[in-house]
Amino acid sequence: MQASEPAQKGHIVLLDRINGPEDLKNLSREELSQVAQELRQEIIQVCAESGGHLASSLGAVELITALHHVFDSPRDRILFDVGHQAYAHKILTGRRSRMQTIRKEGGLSGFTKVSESEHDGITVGHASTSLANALGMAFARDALGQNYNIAAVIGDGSLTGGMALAAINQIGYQQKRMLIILNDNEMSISENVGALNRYMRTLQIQRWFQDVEDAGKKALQAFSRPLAQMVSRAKDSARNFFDPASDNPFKAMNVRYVGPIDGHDLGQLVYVLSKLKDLDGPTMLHVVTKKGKGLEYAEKDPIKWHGAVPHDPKTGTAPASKGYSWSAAFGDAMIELAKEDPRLFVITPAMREGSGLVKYSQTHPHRYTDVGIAEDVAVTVGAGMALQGLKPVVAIYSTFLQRGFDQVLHDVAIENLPVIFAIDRGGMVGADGATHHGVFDLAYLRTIPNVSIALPKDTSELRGLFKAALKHGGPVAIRYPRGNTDQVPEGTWPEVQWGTWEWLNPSEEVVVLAGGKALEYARKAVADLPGVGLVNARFVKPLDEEMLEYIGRTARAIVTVEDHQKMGGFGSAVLEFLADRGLTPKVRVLGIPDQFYDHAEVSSIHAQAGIDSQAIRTVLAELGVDVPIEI
Ligand SMILES: CC(=O)c1sc(CCOP(=O)(O)OP(=O)(O)O)c(C)[n+]1Cc1cnc(C)nc1N
Ligand SMILES: [Mg+2]
Repeated sequence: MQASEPAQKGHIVLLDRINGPEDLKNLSREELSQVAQELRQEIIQVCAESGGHLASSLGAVELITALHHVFDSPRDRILFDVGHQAYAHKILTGRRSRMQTIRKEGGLSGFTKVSESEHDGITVGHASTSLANALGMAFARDALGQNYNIAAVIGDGSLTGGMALAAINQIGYQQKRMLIILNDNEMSISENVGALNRYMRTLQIQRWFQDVEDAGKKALQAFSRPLAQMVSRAKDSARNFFDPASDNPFKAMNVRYVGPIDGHDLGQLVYVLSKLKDLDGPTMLHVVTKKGKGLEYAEKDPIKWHGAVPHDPKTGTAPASKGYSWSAAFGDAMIELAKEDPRLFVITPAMREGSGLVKYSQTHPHRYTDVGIAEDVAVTVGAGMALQGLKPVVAIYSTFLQRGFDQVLHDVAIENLPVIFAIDRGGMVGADGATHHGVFDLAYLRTIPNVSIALPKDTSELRGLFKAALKHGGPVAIRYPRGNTDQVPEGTWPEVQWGTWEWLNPSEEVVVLAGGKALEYARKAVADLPGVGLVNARFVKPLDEEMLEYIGRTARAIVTVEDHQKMGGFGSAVLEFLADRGLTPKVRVLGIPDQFYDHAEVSSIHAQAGIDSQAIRTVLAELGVDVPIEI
C-alpha cells in the first residue's frame, strides 16, 4: 500500500486503504500514529451512533495498531480478554464497514467471536479466559510442530479473575512461548481492586526509580568504572529492600516481565513488541494506558463511558435514561434493609454500577465489598460471612453466577447457610449476546438441595422477598430481569408468605403459570380472556405444592412460561411435580429452546424463542381456548 500525505485531523485517509493487517506492515511510525488517530475517530463515531464499549476500546487503540503491525494475524493468534476493548481490532481486520451494526441483531458481536472472523482467536464476553486459551493454543502449536506467535491482551480488571492467575501459574510452569500483554488502566468497570492492582501502581513508581538509577550509573561510570561496579553490587542487594519490582509475582512464577511501558507510545510499543515477539518461553509486557484515551469526557469518567449509550460525540450528552431499573430497586432496598439489619453485608464481583450499588456503597461503605472479577470468591466470601453471623447478599448477574456454581453448592448449600443471591439480568439481556444471557440459572440452582428460588413480579414483591429471605435463612436466589420496574415509596416491605404463588385470574379450566419477566407477557396474553386462569408463580423452588396440586386436579390444561432454557427450568419442575402425583392435565412448556441466541433486542429474542405474549396466545388457541391470535 503506498504511503500518503498525513491527513489533517478529522479526515480519514489511511483507514480507507486498510482492508486487513497486511496493509499495516509497511507503514512508517508516523503513518501508524495517523492510523491510530483515524481509528479513534471511527470508534468515537460508532459508539456515538450505536453505543458500545467506548472507553475500553479507545484505551487499546495504539496497542492494537502496534500488535497488528508487528504480528501476522490470522497466522499469529491475537487474543483479547473479555473482547470488549477490540473495536480497533475489528476495524483493522476487515470489519470496518460493518461497525455500525455492532451489538445489533444480525450485526457484529460486541466482543471477539471465532465465527465472525478468522482474526478473532477466541469467543469471549466473560473475563479472565484469554490466558488459559493462549496456553491451550501453545500446547496445540507445539504438539503439531507448528510455528506461530500467540499474544493475549488482558486488562488489569480481568487479571483479578482467579482463572487468569491460575493460568499464569501454569504458563510459568510450562514455559511455552507466548506473550501476555497486561493492559493496565487501573480500571475494571469501576476502579480496579485487589492487592495485585495496588502492587502494579508501585511498578509505575518503579519507572521513576529506574530512570534515577540509570542516570546515576552513567555519571559514576564516567568517573570510575571500578567504583561504579562496586556501587552496582551494593545497589542490587539494596534493591530487594527498596524496589517493589523485585518481588514481582510474574517473575516469581517464571514469566519474563517487561515494563511498564506507555501503552499509547506507538514507537515504543512497536519496538518492544518486535523485540519480545520471538523470545522463547512466556513473557508479560505490562503496558499502562488510559481508559477513554483521546476523548476528554471519556477520560474524565471512564466508569460512565465503559458502556456508552448513543450520544452526541461532541459533548457526550445523551437523552436521560427513562424509568426505574430493577438494579436501582435492588440497591434502594439494600440501603433501607441495611439500616434495619446490622448483619446485612453486600458483596459484588466487580459490578457495582451494573448491580445498582453505587449509592449503597456510599451509604454503607463498611457493609460492602467488591472482590474483583471473581464470582467464585464472592460466593464463598458470602459463605464465610454467614458462618460467622452476618447476613450476606451476593449481588451478581445470572450469567456470571455460572462462575460460582460449585461455590453455591459446596460452600453455601451443604451447610444451608443464609446467603442471599440477588440475581440481576435473569433472562435474556439483549446487546451483550450469548455470553451474557442469564437463562441457565433456574436449572443449575434448582438441582441444589436447600436452595430456594424466587422471581418477583414488581418492586414491592422484590422487597417482600428479601424481607422473607432474611427470615427464612438458608440459601435464597431472588432473580430479576434487565430493564425497568415500578418505583415504590420508602418503607414498602410487604409480607410474602414463603413458597406461595398468587392467583391473578382465578379461572380453572386452562391456567397459565409464570413468574418474573414471563409474567408480564402472560398478563398481556390473557388480559381479555377471562376464562383463562393466571398465576404469579413467584417461587420456582419450592413450588406452591398445594396450589399446583389443586390446579393439576382441576384444570384440563396448564401453560408454563419462563425467560429461561426450557430444559431444566420452571416448566420442568411443574412436569416433575405432576408426574410424581399422576396428575395428567395437558401441559405446554414455553421456554428458551436448546440453542444460543446472539445479540438482539430482548423483545425480538423472546419472540423468536416463543415465550412472548403472541406465543402464549397461539398456544392457548391450540389448546382450544377461543382467542383472537393477533394482539
Ligand atoms: C464487558 C463486560 O461484561 C465486563 S468488562 C469488565 C471490566 C474489565 O476490566 P479490564 O481491566 O479487564 O478491561 P478495561 O475495560 O479495558 O479496563 C467487567 C467486570 N465486565 C463484566 C464481567 C464480569 N464477570 C465476568 C466473569 N466477566 C465479565 N465480562
Ligand atoms: Mg482495566
